[in-house]
Amino acid sequence: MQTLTLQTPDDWHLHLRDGDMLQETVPATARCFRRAIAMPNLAPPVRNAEEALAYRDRILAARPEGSYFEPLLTLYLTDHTTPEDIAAASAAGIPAVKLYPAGATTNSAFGVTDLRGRYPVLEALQKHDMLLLIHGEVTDAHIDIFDREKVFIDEKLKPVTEQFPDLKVVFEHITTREAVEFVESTTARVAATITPQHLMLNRNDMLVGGIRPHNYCLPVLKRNIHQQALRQVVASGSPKFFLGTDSAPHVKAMKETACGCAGCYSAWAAIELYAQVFDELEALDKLEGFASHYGPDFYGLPRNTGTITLARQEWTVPESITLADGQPIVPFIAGQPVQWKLVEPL
Ligand SMILES: NC(=O)N[C@@H](CC(=O)O)C(=O)O
Ligand SMILES: [Zn+2]
Ligand SMILES: [Zn+2]
Repeated sequence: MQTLTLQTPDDWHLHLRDGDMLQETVPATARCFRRAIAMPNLAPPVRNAEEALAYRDRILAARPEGSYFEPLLTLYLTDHTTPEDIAAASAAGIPAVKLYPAGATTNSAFGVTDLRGRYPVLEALQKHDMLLLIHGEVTDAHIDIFDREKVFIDEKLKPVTEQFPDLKVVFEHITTREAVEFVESTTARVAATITPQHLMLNRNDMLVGGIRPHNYCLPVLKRNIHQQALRQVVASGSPKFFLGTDSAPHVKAMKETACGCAGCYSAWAAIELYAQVFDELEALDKLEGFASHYGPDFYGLPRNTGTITLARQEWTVPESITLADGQPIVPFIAGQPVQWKLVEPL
């Protein structure tokens, strides 16, 4: 197969950031994704419907000429979120709320410290048919960082899914075999997103031959057996697993430093890298379901009309991208070849 035409895809997990950065991130995603779940971990976070709608307007203002890109907003669940906030968000058409355990990742200081204390809010989500999106890692100091996702499943996720059987939950950016097994074995109300970096890399790619800060993201890359479990499940075509890039830009100075930020900026190459992975797996026929069907089906939204086309054509990811203020960002897979190219964008 030399070209691949896909029904227009969506990105179900994306960091667009805010302010001038939107001029960079919105066009990068709008070139091939019609919709994207815009993560709310701004500083300060998006905490209510009013803030979400204002953020939506700022994103829309950064769309390239003629783009129909549609951001889907989320609220950041805090210890102070109320059922009334959820009712207002539902009325405003906001599809989902994001749970960050406090301290788990970038800008998660406002996150939840006591999940059980939030159960009335989860009750409200279930009632309004909104989704709960989860960064699934425990944050206890004594739990090894490579075990934080696995422990989260047993200690936090299982109890939530048992207590709220009708609540739709997306276990975001999964990284482990245990997460794959949990999602496969539980109810149809639980699905997961998978990033390009967790399909392409394992922890050796971050730590062997020198530390590679641009491959550092959270949840952190795991050992090879976990990478293989993720690859197998996307190749299987299971509708419980769909595309969420977790493209998460940080300027170069924040990545190449003594205490670097977590996140890979993949937006300019994401759909191409997924195509490369599915090609390696001899599962290109499964890419459209993963990228364009299973996400909207799970969210209860219509699938997109229109198409994009990729061709088997090698190109090289730039070493650096310069923001309007002159600051560089080193993109994911910088300077490396990619085997598929977007030839007919949106
Ligand atoms: N994935 C990351 O490593 N970073 C994300 C936050 C997140 O998705 O956890 C970010 O906002 O930078
Ligand atoms: Zn996260
Ligand atoms: Zn993320």
